[in-house]
Amino acid sequence: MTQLLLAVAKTDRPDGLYSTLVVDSRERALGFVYSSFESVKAAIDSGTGVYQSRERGLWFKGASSGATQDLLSIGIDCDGDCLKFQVIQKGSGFCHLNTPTCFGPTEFSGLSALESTLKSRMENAPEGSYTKRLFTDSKLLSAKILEEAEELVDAKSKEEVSWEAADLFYFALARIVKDGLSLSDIERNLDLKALKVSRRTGNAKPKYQEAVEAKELKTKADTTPATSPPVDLVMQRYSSTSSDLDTVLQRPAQKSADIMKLVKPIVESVKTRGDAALLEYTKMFDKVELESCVISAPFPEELMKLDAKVKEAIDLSIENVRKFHAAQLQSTTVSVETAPGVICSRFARPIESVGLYIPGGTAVLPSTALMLGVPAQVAGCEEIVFASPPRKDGSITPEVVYVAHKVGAKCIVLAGGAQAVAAMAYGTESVPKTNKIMGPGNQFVTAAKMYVSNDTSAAIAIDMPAGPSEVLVIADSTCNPAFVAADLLSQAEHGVDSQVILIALALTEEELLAIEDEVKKQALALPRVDIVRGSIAHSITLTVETVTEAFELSNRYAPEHLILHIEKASERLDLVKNAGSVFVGQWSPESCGDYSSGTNHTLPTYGYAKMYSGVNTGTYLKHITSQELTEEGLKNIGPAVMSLASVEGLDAHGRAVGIRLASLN
Ligand SMILES: NC(=O)c1ccc[n+]([C@@H]2O[C@H](COP(=O)([O-])OP(=O)(O)OC[C@H]3O[C@@H](n4cnc5c(N)ncnc54)[C@H](O)[C@@H]3O)[C@@H](O)[C@H]2O)c1
Ligand SMILES: N[C@H](CO)Cc1c[nH]c[nH+]1
Ligand SMILES: [Zn+2]
Repeated sequence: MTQLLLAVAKTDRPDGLYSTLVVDSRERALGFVYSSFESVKAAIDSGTGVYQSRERGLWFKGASSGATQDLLSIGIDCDGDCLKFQVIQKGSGFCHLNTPTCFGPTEFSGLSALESTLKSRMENAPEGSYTKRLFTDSKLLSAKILEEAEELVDAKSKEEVSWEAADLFYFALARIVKDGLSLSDIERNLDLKALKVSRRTGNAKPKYQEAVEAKELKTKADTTPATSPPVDLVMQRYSSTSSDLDTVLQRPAQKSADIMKLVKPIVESVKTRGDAALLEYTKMFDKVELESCVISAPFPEELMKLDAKVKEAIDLSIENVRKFHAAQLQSTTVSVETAPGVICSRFARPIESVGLYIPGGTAVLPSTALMLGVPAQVAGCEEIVFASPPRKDGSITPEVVYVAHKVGAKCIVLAGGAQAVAAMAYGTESVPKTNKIMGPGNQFVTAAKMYVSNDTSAAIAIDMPAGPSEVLVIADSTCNPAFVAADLLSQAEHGVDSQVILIALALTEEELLAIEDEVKKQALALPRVDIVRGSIAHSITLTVETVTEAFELSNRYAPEHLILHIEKASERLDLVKNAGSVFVGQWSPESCGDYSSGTNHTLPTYGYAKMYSGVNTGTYLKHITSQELTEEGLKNIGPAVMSLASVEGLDAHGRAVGIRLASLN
């Protein structure tokens, strides 16, 4: 690792040492030192700050003073001539003069200074002092946070805003310190949030929205009432003639390069450290401490105790999915005599080992287990491996175990996210290495699938990028507004990054309002209304006048699901060029495809329906070609082969034919 790191580092110093900047977890400069190959290696091995002193040799920082450092990361600058150690500094500080930094005696200022004051008060504040009360009386602290937040909202001048914001920061930081957190934790959280969906408008909860509206009404009695419709749970309307349609039709953006940066170390760590890393990430992200990360078949009965009705529903769904996927199995060999005596064939063989990812973040999806497991069994894959995040008590949902049992899975990996994908791509001590990974997931899962499929050392294939759920509904005046709204909401409830689109085909204002009212009414009755709020905030309605326009827009967006609430819907199928799966007419809700009708629900999102199919039986097969030539066949095509080999200058190719033709003469 040290070699890899220093491969791009350079130094122009005669003693060969590397200039090194030391910063703390908040990127504040602590001091400047030197490093050598040995000191970097010692730092990595010990996980602490170790440098190279020009006078005293290898320098384990704090070994004598007690001001040790925990090493967070080692970086390198753009032109390779400076290393950067990021550390958590302990004790009196970095400098030998007992100050936090080597750049002067001043303490950190601003929020950092406040943080350290509050931390020391938390430990030493005298009994009865105000700060002590703040830390011990949680009602007082909560009331102060609410009070300061309101005062900030009410502030008018710049001075007032800065004064009130400072007060709010003070009490918020007191809460942070009281809960044993630090500013770095908050900043890490901010960084993670910055990676999430960028087009969220982030509507406030109704009670706060209403409070602000009431406040405005009170203070501005003469204000004219708002004329625009309420934004909450209303999809923004655009016309098909809108000039920025490309922007409007964009998915909630994912910063894929940044996500890749987060995913790469997770994957690499599972690749090199196997089960130990897998268990650590499960503890970190899923908050579950497991002893073993795999359950193997035969699965114990007590792990699949199900309600009889649910079992019946799963069995019915499995049978329908099986029927539809069995019909896709091409068992016959394609055989064609391309020229007399030249027979070319193609036959299918199952991929031997498949890894199936079943999401389990915001909702556990046993239906995905059956959508992925049944075609694997139909195709004849020898080894089926399931992976799904464990529940908080360390167990796996019984429905998923039951499906694993029904489809003959070999084992279930109790892990989610990028770490589960890595385990199935490279294999670990207890997870078998598979040949292809299928299944949907969040941005971390999708990025990890893309990452491992690009690593030739993994030798792994993936099905497709199947990310946040989406639906596009085309509705005309024959539609039932309640059905349309229900279909939109069925996908909006998946996650805040889901997107739903309504194409309103020649609807009157009244007809469109009827759908919007239904969306709002039905959404408010849903337990996942807060998630729906998030997705509706970046969902849209597009108004169009003609059927042609409607399908042009739909094909341009290439939705995962397309629902047709229009007259003579089945006759319009010819107009569909790009979509994962189509639901025709008012009696075909998308949720039937999610669970029980027989089609697969693992489908391409992000517009990948333009070039990918959803999961199907073919996803689990590869096709092998073969050929058999007779003497006559060789005589027929041999001269052409020799000519082309000579054009390419590949004489051995030509000779393999020539030598045979000569033997025939
Ligand atoms: N396209 C399809 O066919 C299809 C089908 C079903 C579901 N879906 C989509 O799949 C997605 C499922 O997402 P989910 O989050 O509910 O479950 P998930 O199982 O995909 O992700 C959960 C895992 O993400 C990891 N994770 C969470 N926060 C992390 C972080 N900060 N850093 C690194 N890893 C982290 C954790 O390991 C956790 O186990 C939804 O968006 C849903 O719409 C799509
Ligand atoms: N609609 C999802 C695919 O985008 C699949 C699913 C599972 N459970 C419910 N729905
Ligand atoms: Zn769904």
